[in-house]
Amino acid sequence: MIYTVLITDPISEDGIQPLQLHPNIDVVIRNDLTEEELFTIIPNIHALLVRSQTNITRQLIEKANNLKIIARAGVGVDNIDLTAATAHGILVVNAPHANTNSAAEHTIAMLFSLARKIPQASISLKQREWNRKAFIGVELKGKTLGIIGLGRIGAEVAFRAIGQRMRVMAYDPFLTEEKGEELGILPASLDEVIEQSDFITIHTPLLENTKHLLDARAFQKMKTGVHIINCARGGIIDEHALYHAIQTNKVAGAALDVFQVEPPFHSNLLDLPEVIATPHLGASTVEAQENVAVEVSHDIIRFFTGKVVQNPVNVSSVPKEAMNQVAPYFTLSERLGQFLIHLADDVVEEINLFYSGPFTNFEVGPLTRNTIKGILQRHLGEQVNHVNALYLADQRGIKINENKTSSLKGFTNLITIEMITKQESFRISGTLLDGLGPRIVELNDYQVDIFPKGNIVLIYHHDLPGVIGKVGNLLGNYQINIATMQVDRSNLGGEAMMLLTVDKPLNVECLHTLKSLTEIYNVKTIQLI
Ligand SMILES: NC(=O)C1=CN([C@@H]2O[C@H](COP(=O)(O)OP(=O)(O)OC[C@H]3O[C@@H](n4cnc5c(N)ncnc54)[C@H](O)[C@@H]3O)[C@@H](O)[C@H]2O)C=CC1
Ligand SMILES: O=C(O)C(=O)COP(=O)(O)O
Repeated sequence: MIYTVLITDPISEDGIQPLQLHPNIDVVIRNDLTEEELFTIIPNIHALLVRSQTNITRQLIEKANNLKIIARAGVGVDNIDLTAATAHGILVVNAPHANTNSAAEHTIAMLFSLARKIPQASISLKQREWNRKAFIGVELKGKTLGIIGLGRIGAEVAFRAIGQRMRVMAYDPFLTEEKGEELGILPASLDEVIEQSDFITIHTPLLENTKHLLDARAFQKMKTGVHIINCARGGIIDEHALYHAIQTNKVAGAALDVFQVEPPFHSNLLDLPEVIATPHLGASTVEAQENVAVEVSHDIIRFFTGKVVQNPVNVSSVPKEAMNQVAPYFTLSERLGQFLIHLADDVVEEINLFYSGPFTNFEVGPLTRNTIKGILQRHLGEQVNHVNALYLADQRGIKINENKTSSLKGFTNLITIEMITKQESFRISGTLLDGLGPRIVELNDYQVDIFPKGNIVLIYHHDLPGVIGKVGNLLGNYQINIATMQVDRSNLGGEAMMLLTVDKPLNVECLHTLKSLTEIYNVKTIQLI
């Protein structure tokens, strides 16, 4: 059988040599295709090799009758509809490590360019101007660099910035004190990074909870004269808010490699002299392009020759027999993890899993991996899967303990997850009810009964008359319908908890108003898809 690999983005010719040389692979390079042409050609393609420019939509996947594997020659898979690919049984692989160095170097290049206004000065001189006064810069030495997202690229940037004698602080939900110490940086909260930095650089993926992470409120809290760098993804910064912050001199300059819409020809940010910009060049070096192309080429070959791929994004590698036993508990275990991570305000250090009931007789490893996947995915995105969940947790210093117990508390099966963060601990228990599906039955010391899906609001409040009415009225004012409500309390007049399921998510203003009610001391919103 000959497999056709279609390459639709510019790629290193040297890097795809392994594919070109393979006797069963036919490589078609077409980075000039219109969307229409791509739709025409896709039914005959077995593998698609892309970078960030090709949008792999559900509609395209639905047409791709023979497509078995999509290879992303890079990190971010936000241009691929992963749900549709998974639903159609198409494997997605990427090259998560191969362009880290290039992206980090580009960030450092942006840092220097911003500090010394090199692009602006170069343009000016080429226009035959000799304007030395206009381009007075600032030194990096002694300044604070705030890194948001200390993963592969963030850590490399930190390492280099320390070499420039900068003070480096970072916020990452999985950054421990020990890791900070090891890297020579200061672990901090998001607000501390935002408020104390002279330069802020972003290195998170674009996820539901990182969209507009830097918005008008965040810019308001920053030091006047701060510099912003984004070499991660457009959309993490609210571009309108950034424009306004530059216009009002809050932000002295911004270096942008990525944009909400690419190419950003209609963005007014490009009109500002304080903004320097590159056309998504973070990974565009000879070395990175060769590395990513080699890495995904080998995974495509591994896949077509029946070997295990190295960088799966959406695959489940649970053995069939174990799968049959644990499959009914899959949704429950993942949702418990997803729920818990929404409660954590600081770094997760330990996760303890307790299995009771039928689990004594079978391998619960796949369920543990599923829970950890649910926990990590909130901040690491779709890169987390069953294969790498424990590895990624271990890399972040999270201890995981699996236990089998006999404490069923009246249920026929019970999974309890305990998550210990630096300052708090949380416990959640769930069960699978025969014919009714998964239920959360305990949250910390409160008894509940909730189907773990949709929009959930968790309110910690004082046990006082009128609180329920106030909450109901407030949500009603924002046209938010309450589907279910449960209330439990530790003791009469003491601490109490209200758990609501609502028909749509609370907007920022509604959440803010809810939190400001005097009887309420904490609110968490949880979205389980
Ligand atoms: N401009 C370019 O050409 C390139 C851009 N990238 C982008 O850079 C980004 C980072 O890539 P990697 O470092 O390889 O990923 P990574 O997965 O190693 O690191 C991302 C880090 O962000 C953290 N994070 C998630 N949500 C957060 C939040 N709300 N606040 C703070 N931290 C949060 C995660 O815990 C993780 O440690 C990705 O979006 C990737 O697509 C990557 C390569 C090239
Ligand atoms: O790897 C990534 O996430 C990147 O953003 C690089 O994108 P590119 O492959 O250069 O289109």
